Amino acid sequence: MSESKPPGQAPEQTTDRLFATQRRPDDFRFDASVARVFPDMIRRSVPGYTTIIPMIEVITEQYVQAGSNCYDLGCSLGASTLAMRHGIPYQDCRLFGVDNSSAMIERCEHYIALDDNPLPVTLRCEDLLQTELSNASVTTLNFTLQFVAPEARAQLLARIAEATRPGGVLILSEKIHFESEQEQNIQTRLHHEFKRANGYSDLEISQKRTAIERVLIPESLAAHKERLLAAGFNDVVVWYQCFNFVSMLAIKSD
Ligand SMILES: C[S@@+](CC[C@H](N)C(=O)[O-])C[C@H]1O[C@@H](n2cnc3c(N)ncnc32)[C@H](O)[C@@H]1O
Ligand SMILES: O=C(O)C(=O)C[C@]1(C(=O)O)C=C[C@@H](O)C=C1
Repeated sequence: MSESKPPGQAPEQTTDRLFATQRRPDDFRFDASVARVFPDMIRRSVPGYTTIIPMIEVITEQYVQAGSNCYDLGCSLGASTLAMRHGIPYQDCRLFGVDNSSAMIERCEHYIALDDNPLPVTLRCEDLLQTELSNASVTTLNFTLQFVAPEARAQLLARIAEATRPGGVLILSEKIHFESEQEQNIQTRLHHEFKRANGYSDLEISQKRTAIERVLIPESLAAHKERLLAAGFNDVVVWYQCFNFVSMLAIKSD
């Protein structure tokens, strides 16, 4: 997206070079500098992201119910929110995007306004652990749960399951960890090769790895499935995997 700038001012730099030069090993945060380059960063960092986004539209269309609420928790710039919006055929549905990064929400408003679908979107700049959830048919956590403190995850998922109507779903995409050390090493190497193929240098890959180490906590597929079932969902289906990135569909029975 190009924003209009006063004459003579350089256009905004939207390519992710945040980790290209040596920097202090601070924890990764979704601040203004990340929000500025985020579409480029996530596309070049998450294998399958460019497939998962349009599939969120397809899945939403399958499970959305008339008169229900749909939630995109950790909406960032609204890529997943817009996919959901395009999959909702009912004008009596309400769609909410929630993110606690004001830098993300400010830019998200702009992207939502540029999209011409008529369904209103309500953006909430708040902690998804506190956000009100009710009468839900489709909820999305697209690479967001991994940033929530592990000890808060079970209660959040139970709250989502409780708020979900019979027949409704949670779309959960996550970076995962493998129980076998050998598989963990293979999948990590392949993920890093994906980043290299997308133009990231070894320095960028290693500095980003250090920055996310304490804030992005991946869990195993088995741990995710077990917790989703314990939270109140009746079925969990893996509908996508590329290397160590997975997307699941947790379904509440009719
Ligand atoms: C990887 S991004 C999500 C990408 C987005 N769903 C998409 O499909 O493009 C994770 C987002 O979750 C948000 N986030 C992390 N923890 C949160 C919390 N406790 N409450 C609200 N938002 C949170 C971050 O600010 C960030 O924008
Ligand atoms: O695992 C990595 O190396 C990543 O860069 C992944 C990841 C993510 O999964 O959200 C981490 C932070 C940014 O949001 C973009 C991508």
